[in-house]
Amino acid sequence: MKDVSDTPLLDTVHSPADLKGMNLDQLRQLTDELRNDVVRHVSRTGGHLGASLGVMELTVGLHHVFNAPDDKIIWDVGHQCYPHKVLTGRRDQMGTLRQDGGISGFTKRTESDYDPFGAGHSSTSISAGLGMAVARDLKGGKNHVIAVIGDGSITAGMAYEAMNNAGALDSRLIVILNDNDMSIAPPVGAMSYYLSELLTSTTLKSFRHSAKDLVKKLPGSLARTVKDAESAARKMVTGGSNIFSDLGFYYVGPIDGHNLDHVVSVLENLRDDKDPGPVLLHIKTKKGHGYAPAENSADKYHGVSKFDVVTGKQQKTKSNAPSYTGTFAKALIKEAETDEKIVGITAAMPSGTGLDKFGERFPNRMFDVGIAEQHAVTFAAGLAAEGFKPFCAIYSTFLQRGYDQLIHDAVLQHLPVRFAIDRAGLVGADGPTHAGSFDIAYLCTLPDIVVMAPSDEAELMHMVATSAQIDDRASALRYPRGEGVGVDLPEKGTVLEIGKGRIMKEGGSVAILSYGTRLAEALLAAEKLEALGLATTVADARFAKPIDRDLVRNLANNHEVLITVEEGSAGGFGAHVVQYMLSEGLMDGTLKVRCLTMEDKFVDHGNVHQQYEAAGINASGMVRAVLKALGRSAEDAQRA
Ligand SMILES: Cc1ncc(C[n+]2csc(CCOP(=O)(O)OP(=O)(O)O)c2C)c(N)n1
Ligand SMILES: CC(=O)[C@@H](O)[C@H](O)COP(=O)(O)O
Ligand SMILES: [Mg+2]
Repeated sequence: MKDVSDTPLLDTVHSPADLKGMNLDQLRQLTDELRNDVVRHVSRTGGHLGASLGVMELTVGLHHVFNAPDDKIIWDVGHQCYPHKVLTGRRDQMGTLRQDGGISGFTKRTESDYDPFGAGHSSTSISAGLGMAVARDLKGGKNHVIAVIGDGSITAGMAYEAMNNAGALDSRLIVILNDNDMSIAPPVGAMSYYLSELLTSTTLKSFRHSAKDLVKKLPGSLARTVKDAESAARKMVTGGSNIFSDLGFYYVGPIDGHNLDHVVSVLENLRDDKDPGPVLLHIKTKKGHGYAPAENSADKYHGVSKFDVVTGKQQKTKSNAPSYTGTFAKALIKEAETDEKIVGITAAMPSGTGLDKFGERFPNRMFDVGIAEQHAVTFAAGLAAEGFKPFCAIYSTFLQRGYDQLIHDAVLQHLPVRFAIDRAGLVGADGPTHAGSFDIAYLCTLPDIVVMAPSDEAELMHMVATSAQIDDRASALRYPRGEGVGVDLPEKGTVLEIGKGRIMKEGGSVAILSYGTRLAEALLAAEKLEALGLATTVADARFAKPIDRDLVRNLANNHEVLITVEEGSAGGFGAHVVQYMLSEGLMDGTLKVRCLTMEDKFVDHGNVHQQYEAAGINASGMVRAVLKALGRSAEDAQRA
């Protein structure tokens, strides 16, 4: 980090209006202070640091030149918005970043007028920006709309759908491509090569004039019509046409995104240029810029836990239990050693899904398709159609993007794509955009799919082995973020009987039927209930589809209370159990049934254990539910 002058300019900034009168020297000082400030804050909270460090100059430039919140600045993904938050009145709250009751790690409409569009998932900014630009035109407004999108995020199909639309409209939209040659991992795919080529084939430019101004300097013969002039200008600033200009964008760049003078002067030109139609400014930046530990790390400090500012050393999590992600990778590698048809697919999350490990072992059988979940699913379906065994490892929340592909291309055609759904359940600090809340519900409604969830890491290994053997239809297994329970792991998973759960302990009065990793909490709840005189059966459902009908019938017929519990939204496992029981008349008698699921709301960022506590899907929540169902006293419930 750089030393900055003794008088902190940042202390004088309460809103972007305070940047307006600053000269370039002051803006440079402010940028250095901002960088230090963000590093200090994130060192205490953890969060997405690398991307924010890379857009310090851009953020200062944007807020100096444009007039937010009237001008709309949309940050794609939103993980690079920390300096934007500091400059837009949220500096005092940075200590609460991503924590319970604090500010979000992403942009959020309800948090600030300066966040015109919320994000968390990638590649939405151009579409949202175009919508806002068209809305402005329909309303006769004059404000600017600026979408900032990264080189990773621009690999997604949605970005091209938006550019295809924008390029055919006259709406003025400024897209800034923040090209740092990084996604979370190094970027992949032809677009990444293309952007590198574009950078190496042209020199970085310092535009004092817009392309239009440059045209004015051209000989009359070159600037025959406005269209000719524009296209000539484009060629001058890019050294030829490129994919963006061919799509109808006025391409400007590439410029050095860390040279504040250049950033400011180009942004001023874009602000003052009144031509209709979309513009794309290509800036070259470095992820992690200006903080050595970030610059020198492999992931450029994409996401960090709390760390020491001087050394950059990050705090470790305390548990020694393997993570579910790590166990999944281990299990898949084990299966793939004896089954050459197994291939792994990730949509730009190799380390997050553990497929980086699989790729190290089987480089030719691992495919990182970029931020392209829809394509990942249909690509997997194609592989399955040709007899391969694709494991499509995608976070629950990102698989939402590929839902139609999952139904139409995989499940409907009985193509045996294996969905390994990571980050299933609540995720803590990333909040509602990243919580894996809905996959049980959205999968169990589909015919002819096997849906399962392990209760611990060993079960996860068995389910990977089971999935590998399901050749006649699609299957899915889900597991949460973080460490497992620490059970002994087998060398290799054992194939499970499809649709069969297991009784973990027999009781008599209360039954808890758990789906997924809440099982440990269910066993804890059983101990507490037994201390209150209620003999409790605990069962591990293993499968949400097909459900174990014999098991459900047994639990329903032999207990007074039946509780289902899952780490997912309403409409999932419990709903299917109840529907089955209703259809069989198992609820016609005195049995009391309760389904414990996540609450019917988007759960804000915070501590994951508190999130589970608030949702009542931990041991004490289960005990409370049982006592309430039995009409036991408030004191009993309290004691639980
Ligand atoms: C739909 C979706 N898939 C995956 C992710 C996970 N993700 C978050 S940031 C990121 C990389 C983004 O790269 P880029 O846009 O270049 O931004 P940078 O971090 O380099 O600034 C990925 C894959 C996501 N947020 N949304
Ligand atoms: C911004 C983004 O989408 C990812 O960086 C995500 O936050 C990763 O989550 P995990 O930390 O659970 O891998
Ligand atoms: Mg990038």
